[in-house]
Amino acid sequence: MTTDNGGSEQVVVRLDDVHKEYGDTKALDGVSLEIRAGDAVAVMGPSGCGKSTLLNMVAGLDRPTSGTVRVHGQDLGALNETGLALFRRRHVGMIFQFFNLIDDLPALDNVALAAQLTGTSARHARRRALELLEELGVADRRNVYPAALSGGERQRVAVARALMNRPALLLADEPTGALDSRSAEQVMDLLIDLNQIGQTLLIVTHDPHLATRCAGRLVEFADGRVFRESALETAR
Ligand SMILES: Nc1ncnc2c1ncn2[C@@H]1O[C@H](COP(=O)(O)OP(=O)(O)OP(=O)(O)O)[C@@H](O)[C@H]1O
Repeated sequence: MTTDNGGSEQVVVRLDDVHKEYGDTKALDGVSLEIRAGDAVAVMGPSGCGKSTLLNMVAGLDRPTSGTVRVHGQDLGALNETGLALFRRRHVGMIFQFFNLIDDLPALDNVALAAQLTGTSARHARRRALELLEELGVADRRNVYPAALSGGERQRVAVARALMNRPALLLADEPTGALDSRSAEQVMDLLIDLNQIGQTLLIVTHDPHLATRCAGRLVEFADGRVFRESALETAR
């Protein structure tokens, strides 16, 4: 597997004084944060403190009320909706608690589609998808539809899809939240392996075990703000 993170000092994510308001609710209230290439950062905090809002800003799925979000050197505020969608497809991979695979497509096509949407030919996309499924240990499930995959297999397919375009950043929103403990440990092993070969990770979770296993840095949120940052003694 290869990653596309450039030099180790490269800043992959930079938020400057980001605010996000939904009516009277301050979901983000002045967040500044920097993530460098190769970092593995866990974001934790109580329900409603702004974690998903942060992830949506970094993914370019939503825009701040004020402040700037730069990802992989690009000011996301300078992009229109089409530009944002293209940027996201090329440079950001995402995995979710409930996988978000397309039910009507077998595993291989779910993965290949991510590259086809950026203009890669179907033949090349399918070849890379198969390589990734092999590396993630689920190539034998390539023709199976998501409904017939186990939770752990679904998340592996989702990771393969997220990695298709060699993203500068892999975002994970409760990636083990819907898995049994054995599958959860396997997905954590996978995230650790990816980070060890240079993949930058931003993980939102309620699970301290996931944070301490997979991340080198913990960012704790409260009321839309970063209230503490600390280095983690990873239990790898
Ligand atoms: N689209 C929206 N419209 C209105 N309010 C929203 C919207 N999205 C989030 N909020 C509010 O913003 C605040 C932060 O929500 P957010 O989902 O980011 O929290 P969270 O930390 O991810 O919570 P959880 O851990 O429960 O997922 C909450 O008060 C939430 O109700």
